[in-house]
Amino acid sequence: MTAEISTVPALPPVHRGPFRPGDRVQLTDPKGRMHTVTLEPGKEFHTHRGILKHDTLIGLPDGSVVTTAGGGTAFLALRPLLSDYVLSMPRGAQVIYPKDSAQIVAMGDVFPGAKVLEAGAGSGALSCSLLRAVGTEGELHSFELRDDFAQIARRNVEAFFNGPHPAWNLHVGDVADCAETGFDRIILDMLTPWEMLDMVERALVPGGVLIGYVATTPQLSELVEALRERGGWTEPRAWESLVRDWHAEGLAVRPDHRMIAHTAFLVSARKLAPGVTAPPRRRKPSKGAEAYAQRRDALRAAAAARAAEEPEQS
Ligand SMILES: C[S@@+](CC[C@H](N)C(=O)[O-])C[C@H]1O[C@@H](n2cnc3c(N)ncnc32)[C@H](O)[C@@H]1O
Repeated sequence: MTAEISTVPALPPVHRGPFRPGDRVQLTDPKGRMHTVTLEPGKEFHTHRGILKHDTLIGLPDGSVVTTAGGGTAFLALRPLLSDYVLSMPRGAQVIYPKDSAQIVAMGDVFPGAKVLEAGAGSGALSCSLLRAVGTEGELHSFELRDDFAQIARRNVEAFFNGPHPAWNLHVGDVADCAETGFDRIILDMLTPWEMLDMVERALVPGGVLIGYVATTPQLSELVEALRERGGWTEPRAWESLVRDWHAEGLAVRPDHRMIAHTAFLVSARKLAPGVTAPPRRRKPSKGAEAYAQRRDALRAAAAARAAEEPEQS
């Protein structure tokens, strides 16, 4: 059983124009420290560098510089970008980083008006990117097993869009029970996406794209092999994205010393038309793949034999 908890129609999301009450504004001090405030008439932002009245910001264009009363310190005021927002918003589950959301939207070809399924919603980070991509004409169904995480996701998404998004349907429950069909794209960010393939095959349209987001190589391998074993899918693609910032100051132009080295791997495949089960393979399976399949089958058989021998737990 699943429960739908957010389908309220809403005003179109607004992320432009002069600052309005209810907007989130990122204030950056001269040392580069950031503070985020939600504008409320009559309210004040207090720092040891002085006081800033929210009314001073309301009506100003995005990208203004404001000075505190008393301290005389200048703050740069900007609306947070989605990539700033997801990294600073409250979290339940670990979020999908912006570099990976960008890959999912681009390589998953999530288009305006698309009908998309995602699980789990977690903290709602990917939901924000998917809603941006499908727009108000699209449909995003986000499933989350845990009610507490679903509530965090709802709060985060609604805070980002300044209210409920008309394309969003948040369901508390197991995505395996999803009864909706006709999805153009399905994105699974969960421990065992290969266990959802019966539902995915029912719910995805022919030609539709499945993307799995998995943190470890055994998960990557399990998903790729499960798709191959079932047939009815294009040859799965597996990849990761590494983003390295650069320090550029005068002649000191070099990669930054630090980067986020690993987040997760992406696996994608497209569903074939009904009855098409064996797509032409690009290449013969390698000896390594055969050895892997034999080892996996042996491990599964051993696990099944152990389970059969174990006494029933009361
Ligand atoms: C890593 S988090 C997802 C983070 C999310 N993509 C984001 O960007 O904020 C994985 C979530 O999947 C949920 N989950 C795991 N199995 C699920 C299932 N079968 N159905 C729905 N949600 C599931 C977990 O409760 C967890 O919150």
